[in-house]
Amino acid sequence: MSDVNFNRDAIKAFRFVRREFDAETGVARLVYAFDDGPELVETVTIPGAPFALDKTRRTAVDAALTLLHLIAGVSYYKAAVPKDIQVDYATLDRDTAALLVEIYRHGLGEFAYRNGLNLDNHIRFPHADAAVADAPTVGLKRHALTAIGGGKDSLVSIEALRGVDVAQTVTWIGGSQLIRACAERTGLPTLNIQRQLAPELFEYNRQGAWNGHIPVTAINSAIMVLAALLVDADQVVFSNERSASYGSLIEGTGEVNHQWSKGWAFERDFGEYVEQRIAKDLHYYSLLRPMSELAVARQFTKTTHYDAHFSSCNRNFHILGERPVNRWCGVCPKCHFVFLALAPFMPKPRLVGIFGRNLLDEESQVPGFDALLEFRDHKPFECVGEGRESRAAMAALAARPEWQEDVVVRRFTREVAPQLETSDLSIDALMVIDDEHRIPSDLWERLRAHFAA
Ligand SMILES: CC(=O)N[C@H]1[C@@H](OP(=O)(O)OP(=O)(O)OC[C@H]2O[C@@H](n3ccc(=O)[nH]c3=O)[C@H](O)[C@@H]2O)O[C@H](CO)[C@@H](O)[C@@H]1O[C@H](C)C(=O)N[C@@H](C)C(=O)N[C@@H](CCC(=O)O)C(=O)O
Ligand SMILES: Nc1ncnc2c1ncn2[C@@H]1O[C@H](COP(=O)(O)OP(=O)(O)OP(=O)(O)O)[C@@H](O)[C@H]1O
Repeated sequence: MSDVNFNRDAIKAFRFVRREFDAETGVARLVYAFDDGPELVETVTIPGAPFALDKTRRTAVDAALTLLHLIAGVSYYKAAVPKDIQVDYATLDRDTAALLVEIYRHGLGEFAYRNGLNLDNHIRFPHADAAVADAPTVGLKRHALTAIGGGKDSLVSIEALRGVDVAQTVTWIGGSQLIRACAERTGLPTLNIQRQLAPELFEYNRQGAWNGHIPVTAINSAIMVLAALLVDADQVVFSNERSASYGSLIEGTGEVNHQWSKGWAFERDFGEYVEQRIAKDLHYYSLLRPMSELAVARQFTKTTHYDAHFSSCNRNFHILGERPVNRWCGVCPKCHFVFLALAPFMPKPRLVGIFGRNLLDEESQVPGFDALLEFRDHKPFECVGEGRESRAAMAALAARPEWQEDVVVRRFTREVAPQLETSDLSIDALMVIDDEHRIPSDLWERLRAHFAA
């Protein structure tokens, strides 16, 4: 690897070289290159091989593999962001190219902002006008592959699906032991998909590649779609809440959404593409889309079953490097937000027990909570709820005797609350269930009753 040379400014083109899937082993190989440089090979391994694929299913698998190849390329493309993009093995149609431009442009929004890059009109996938075939109906079994991320959100979905008797397999990508422990705790069938990034990428990073956030949920979604076709499931279920559609408002720049591929625009466009172009009977949706983060947090508190197992702190999930010692680092925006979002709905000793400390009674945490409140700062680039959710949660705590003396809450009452509209601080308004989602209608009727119980 030491003989790899990477000069991002000298690169002219990013190439999608080829993609292969071996049904005997379940290994997908996604191959990329910059110019005529070394091949960058990412592998994704779906357990359960060998897979017997009839002609119709093979067609759908090929389409899903191509979509995965095109989306997962974003990890490598970002290293140099060249203007020229080439797909060596296919001519894309207009709709596919448009979906990819959307995913790359918005999914790299935070990356571009932080690196001072202007990607407007920069990303273009080559395409031609051509007739496109409709997706086949594969005849998939009624079964959900439910993505699990180790945090509260997917556990809420898993319990909701269990509550309405939907058969499911709890599925995750990567080698996280924390996610495995949560998945096993559900007592449901599990599926662990392995993903190895091309090792050259880490060397490119050391040599000065552009680096930054990528739309990882888009990649995970495309992996899950491929897996669903192979293991025979007609639903891919994510747990992205309504709040994920709202980004950070940056003065002079506008909205930048760290969680863009968790948002509604991605879910809608990706889900429609899957049904129109991959398999008519494969349904991709987020079960929590109608709900705010606070509504999901309230739902999570209804069971204590996962208290000693789950964590939403992203420091657990690095491929390389550090992990927090106690599941919760206690100082990152996700720890701050999850603590604050659960606090109005959970007895204080239970919450402090989960985190091992009271984050709202530590003076040094004030700036972190200020950013969540959008007070003298913008919402952090993390998977956290809207500013109005944090403000409403904090206002609720300010009215509770057990919380109101804690240093961060006291400071909110003294300095932040007087500058806010009281009408903006209602938790009830944020509990309203929305109609914008892709949940199958018969299932949604039953879920609504489950959530209301
Ligand atoms: C765990 C984490 O937050 N990682 C982000 C971090 O990466 P870092 O360099 O500190 O370490 P590693 O995660 O070990 O990654 C090493 C390098 O590998 C590249 N890379 C990794 C995964 C991938 O899918 N593609 C890649 O290209 C990258 O060059 C890494 O440097 O900082 C990175 C740069 O800002 C982030 O890209 C890493 O984020 C991961 C992709 C990740 O999985 N993050 C999720 C925890 C996450 O942020 N989820 C979002 C979902 C938002 C969405 O739209 O999908 C969320 O929870 O809000
Ligand atoms: N490694 C993974 N494999 C598969 N799906 C994942 C993985 N990590 C996250 N997800 C899914 O991506 C979506 C967004 O992840 P996110 O981290 O917001 O959810 P979470 O871990 O369930 O809850 P929390 O918001 O409390 O962290 C969820 O549907 C989650 O299940």
